[in-house]
Amino acid sequence: MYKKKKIQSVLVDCQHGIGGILRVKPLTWGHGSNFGSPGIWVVTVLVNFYPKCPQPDLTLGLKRHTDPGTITLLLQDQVGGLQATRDGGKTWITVQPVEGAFVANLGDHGHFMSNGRFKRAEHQVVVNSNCDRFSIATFQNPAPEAIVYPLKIEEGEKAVLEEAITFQEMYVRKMNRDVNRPWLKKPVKDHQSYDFDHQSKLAPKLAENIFV
Ligand SMILES: O=C(O)CCC(=O)C(=O)O
Ligand SMILES: [Fe+2]
Repeated sequence: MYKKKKIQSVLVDCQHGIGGILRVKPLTWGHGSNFGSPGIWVVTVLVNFYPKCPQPDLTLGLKRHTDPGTITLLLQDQVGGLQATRDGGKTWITVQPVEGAFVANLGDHGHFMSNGRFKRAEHQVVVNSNCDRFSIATFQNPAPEAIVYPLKIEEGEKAVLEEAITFQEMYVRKMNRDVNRPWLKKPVKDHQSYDFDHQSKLAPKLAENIFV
């Protein structure tokens, strides 16, 4: 069960924690940083609700994607359904829910900024026939006008980006590319693997039992 006040305070803690890791302060960055000039670090919170589905092998809760920002911190309930791939979608690993733990997910900006050293995680969400599912994602993004380019390129290394672009431009290019991805045209059951039997053993949950 998630308490609204607790979630708010956890989100603020996350924002400061991530700021510490990235060595930036939300809303107070100096000029010239990779997070925007004048710096604004945009944290977006998204509550995802996946209603139970009578035929879960025919659809996805969320299609395969990477998150555009720097880091996503995700709180999922105990139902499960998040999957990640390391081999371009051939196999999918289920990210088992751990009570009270966040999933930390690197996004496109994190990947570009580190010149590919930090791997962005491709992920998707499957649904199940027995339980509704909730997740809360907090996306840590640079400001729209922030310049996206590797912070450092070692000698002999190739930059993962051909040119420096704004985060806004990076986002638009990504969205345009993603709508033409070939896997979107394949039947859903060809690119998911999940233990649907396990799901049928979970007791259904009502929304009001999750948020109080
Ligand atoms: O619901 C989840 O587990 C993942 C949500 C997600 O990937 C997103 O909101 O970008
Ligand atoms: Fe995502």
